[in-house]
Amino acid sequence: MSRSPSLPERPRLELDPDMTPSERLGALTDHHAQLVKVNRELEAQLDSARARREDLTDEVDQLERENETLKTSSLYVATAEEIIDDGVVVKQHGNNQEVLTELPTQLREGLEAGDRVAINDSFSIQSQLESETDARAQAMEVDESPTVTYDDIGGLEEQIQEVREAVEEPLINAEQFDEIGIEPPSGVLLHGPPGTGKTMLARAVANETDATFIKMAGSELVRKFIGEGSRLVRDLFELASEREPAIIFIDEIDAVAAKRTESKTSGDAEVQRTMMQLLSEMDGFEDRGEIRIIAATNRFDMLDRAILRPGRFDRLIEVPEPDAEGRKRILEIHTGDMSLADEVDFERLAEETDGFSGAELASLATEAGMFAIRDGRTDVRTEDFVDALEKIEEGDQTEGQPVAFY
Ligand SMILES: Nc1ncnc2c1ncn2[C@@H]1O[C@H](COP(=O)(O)OP(=O)(O)OP(=O)(O)O)[C@@H](O)[C@H]1O
Repeated sequence: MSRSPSLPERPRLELDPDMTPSERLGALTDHHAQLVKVNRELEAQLDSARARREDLTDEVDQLERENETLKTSSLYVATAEEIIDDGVVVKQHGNNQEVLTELPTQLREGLEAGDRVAINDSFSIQSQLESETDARAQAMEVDESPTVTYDDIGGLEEQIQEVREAVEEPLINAEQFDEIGIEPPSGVLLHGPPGTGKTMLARAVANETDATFIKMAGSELVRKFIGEGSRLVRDLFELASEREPAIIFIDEIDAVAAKRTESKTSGDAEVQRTMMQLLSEMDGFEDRGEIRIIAATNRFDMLDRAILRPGRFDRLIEVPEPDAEGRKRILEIHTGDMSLADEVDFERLAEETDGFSGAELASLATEAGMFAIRDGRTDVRTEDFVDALEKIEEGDQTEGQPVAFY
């Protein structure tokens, strides 16, 4: 970098009191001439500083443009194969080309062989990518030993019975199916309104069969893991076979298996690929051992019928909103650990909660407990349930409909 030129020395005016007037005039004229000279020098320096500033501004603009181009240009995905001192051998995905490139200082600590990186045209590493196992871990919930039991589920006796036949029996009694010579259902589809216990049913069957529960949400596959859907579906089945006995639970399957629409956007194509992968995993599924598949949806009407063909989700179980008897049972379950005043009448509460789902009844019980706490009591009374009911109905924007209770 060039150094800035030093400033000219400031001229000094030296006047002696013994000077004659003409000597004084001479000294002042000299001083004036020096000042004019210094002023000229300073102006010249200012001009060159201005010119330099213009050059630098142009340079900054140019660098900013280059930076922008670098940021917006596409990068390639590669895997760091081997790390050697300050270098790393990367293998580009797609063409498998291997190159030795420099390991950027900021990645010296964190990068390990096997990690994915983004590289530019000249193979220089631009960033480290989230590892595939992270995406897999994020997309799937794995519960080695779920604790929900059939007794924790209220009002779904028939559905429990059906799930036991379709999922539990083939897992614990496979020989029976062989002996009789029939194929157990391939996949079970639970359909019904939100919060009615579909996930609970799947967890409970995993618990009762000592199976690992592996959950994947269809909606996340298409929203959060765009472009990775079909790979994650493959991983899901692979993981299940590593962990068998296992229950695969695909929640909100409608997100990946909705009827084909007219639009042909790239998003649709991606969803389509994910569904095709799911279908091909299910079609090639027969001899996979102790793995059962359960899916759930709140939008049965939207499903592509292709997933309901024999060999795929061929056992449909409807999980409806609970009736009064079911609501009573669900309330009893969710208040099981609460200290209730004797007056609390579940029969009555069940009548007043027509249209409530299991999830809403669970939050009604919690809310009632909160009202008792707010009131400084240790027992939960009818009035707490009335307050909780009002609060929940207000939340539902059904205000104005008086809560007819006691
Ligand atoms: N039948 C039920 N018996 C007891 N509790 C229930 C029942 N249904 C729902 N619940 C309560 O509601 C919560 C949510 O239920 P769950 O996740 O099983 O519903 P879901 O049908 O899978 O809902 P979604 O379709 O929204 O995923 C449960 O954790 C439980 O507390």
